[in-house]
Amino acid sequence: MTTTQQARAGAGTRPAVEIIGVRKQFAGRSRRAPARLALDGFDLTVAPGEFLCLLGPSGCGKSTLLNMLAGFSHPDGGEVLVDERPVTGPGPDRGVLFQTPMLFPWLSVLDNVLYGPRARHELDAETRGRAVELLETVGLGDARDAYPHELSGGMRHRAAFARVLVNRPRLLLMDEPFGALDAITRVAMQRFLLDLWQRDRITIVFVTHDVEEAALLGDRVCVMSGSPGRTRAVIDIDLPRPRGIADTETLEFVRLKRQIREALDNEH
Ligand SMILES: Nc1ncnc2c1ncn2[C@@H]1O[C@H](COP(=O)(O)OP(=O)(O)OP(=O)(O)O)[C@@H](O)[C@H]1O
Repeated sequence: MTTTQQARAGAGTRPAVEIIGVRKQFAGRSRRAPARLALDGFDLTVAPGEFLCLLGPSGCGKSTLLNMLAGFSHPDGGEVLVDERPVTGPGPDRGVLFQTPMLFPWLSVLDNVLYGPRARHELDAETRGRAVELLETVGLGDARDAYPHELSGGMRHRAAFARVLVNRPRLLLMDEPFGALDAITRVAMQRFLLDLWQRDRITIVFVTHDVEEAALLGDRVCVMSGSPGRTRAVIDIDLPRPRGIADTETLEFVRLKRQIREALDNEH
């Protein structure tokens, strides 16, 4: 059974994410500037443990969607549900990773990872042990006392991962997390993320501009149409797991990339 089939089999029970008829409008900057309808009638369901990639033209509302799932903003119409509950605000059950890793420059790597539990008054020996273990997992065991400015770009990303994972999130929301990385670090981070997902099966919603990245990582790719954003096509990536960079050279992979590109091109 492929992962997509497994995700669908699980989908009958309880979706991890349900976005139902969502509408989001932003007010214009001035009286004369028109309001902007970012999303209208947007629907999407994500199964528990599924890796869903969101792809679409610039400005189609990908970040707006992620922000609503994170609880940073709210829909003007429709519903955004995580684990069958409406999202009312941010919470440690949802980990958010951006293009720029969010780390406090004045805290060591370990203290950055412990920041969330400490702020919630949940810092105990078990959490500290988990943080140390996570830093080992992300390959930063020797860098736990370093400060963010002493880390490379990839290391900072991995520290930000550990910082999010220490909260044991049920949902990872990733907004073009590797977009600013050089090609080699990007491939290393993709491999790292695939290993992590393969191990923990956290539900992931991953925004990217990159067709190849979407096809390599996702169980499904949701191609969005622009202005206002809607679902244009949802493409199943029925490639076997675990996947690696070598898979990007197969005929099936090339066929899937073409299918995604065609869905994007239909957009223009
Ligand atoms: N805070 C805001 N105030 C006003 N308009 C906004 C705001 N946030 C987003 N928008 C508008 O909503 C639309 C969707 O923006 P969003 O950032 O979600 O798109 P995106 O698909 O993530 O774009 P990109 O791929 O370029 O990052 C755009 O037209 C944008 O200008």
